Amino acid sequence: MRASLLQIGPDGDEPVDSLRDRASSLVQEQAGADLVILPELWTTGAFAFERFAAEAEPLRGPTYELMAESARKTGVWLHAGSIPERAEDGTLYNTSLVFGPDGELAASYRKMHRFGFDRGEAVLMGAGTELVTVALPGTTLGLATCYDLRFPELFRGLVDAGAELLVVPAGWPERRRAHWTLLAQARAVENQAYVLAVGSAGTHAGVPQAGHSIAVDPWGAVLAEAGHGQQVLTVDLDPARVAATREEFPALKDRVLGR
Ligand SMILES: O=C(O)CCC(=O)C(=O)O
Repeated sequence: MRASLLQIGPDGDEPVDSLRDRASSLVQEQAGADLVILPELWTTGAFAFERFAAEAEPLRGPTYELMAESARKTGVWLHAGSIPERAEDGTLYNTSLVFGPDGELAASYRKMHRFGFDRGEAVLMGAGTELVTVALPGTTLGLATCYDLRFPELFRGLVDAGAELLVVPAGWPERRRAHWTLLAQARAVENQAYVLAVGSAGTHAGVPQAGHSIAVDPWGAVLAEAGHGQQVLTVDLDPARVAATREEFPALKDRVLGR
């Protein structure tokens, strides 16, 4: 299974339409991949708080339409990262969209853990409440977003729901890059699952982004890691390695709590 991690980000005050076109072109360059993944809030930047309300869209808005078409034209599973979603009651959510190769929406996930403590996303957006997994041929994705990476119980819940490939679009800051890499590996090791964590490029609202998208195998080995700028990271995964790792080293069966 081939995955392409598209590490992009807004370039200065780049208009959203230009970003959408850039993302769509990059997706369409990935023909031949099975799964393509974009970062968190790539239409605004994860720290451009004032843009969340201005650029918020309904679930089936312009980003949805273009990404659905991009998935269909390219014939890939597309995790289109997340958008600032405006729900019917006006609440904003940080919502990930996953499309099948037919361009149909396979799943959406509203980020559960909002970042910022008493500011930013934590006060501007609502919290998701649903664990979301997506069945692909040969594997099951578990969806999480950025700050969620710090909450191992979410990932264990996804694994209990059948996830074997944990996908984490993010807008993680450079300042805490060491945590990003460490936590991506930790989530892979403890859950004996693949982790594909896709960071953003550039500087958003004055916050330099870590980039450093990373692919980790179920044993915790780093398969590939990006640098800082816009980059496509392509990795080949063997979904059968998840079951093999869990069988060879059956630590998940030794759980005492939470079963
Ligand atoms: O947890 C962190 O250090 C970064 C989280 C973050 O930037 C986010 O969730 O948007």
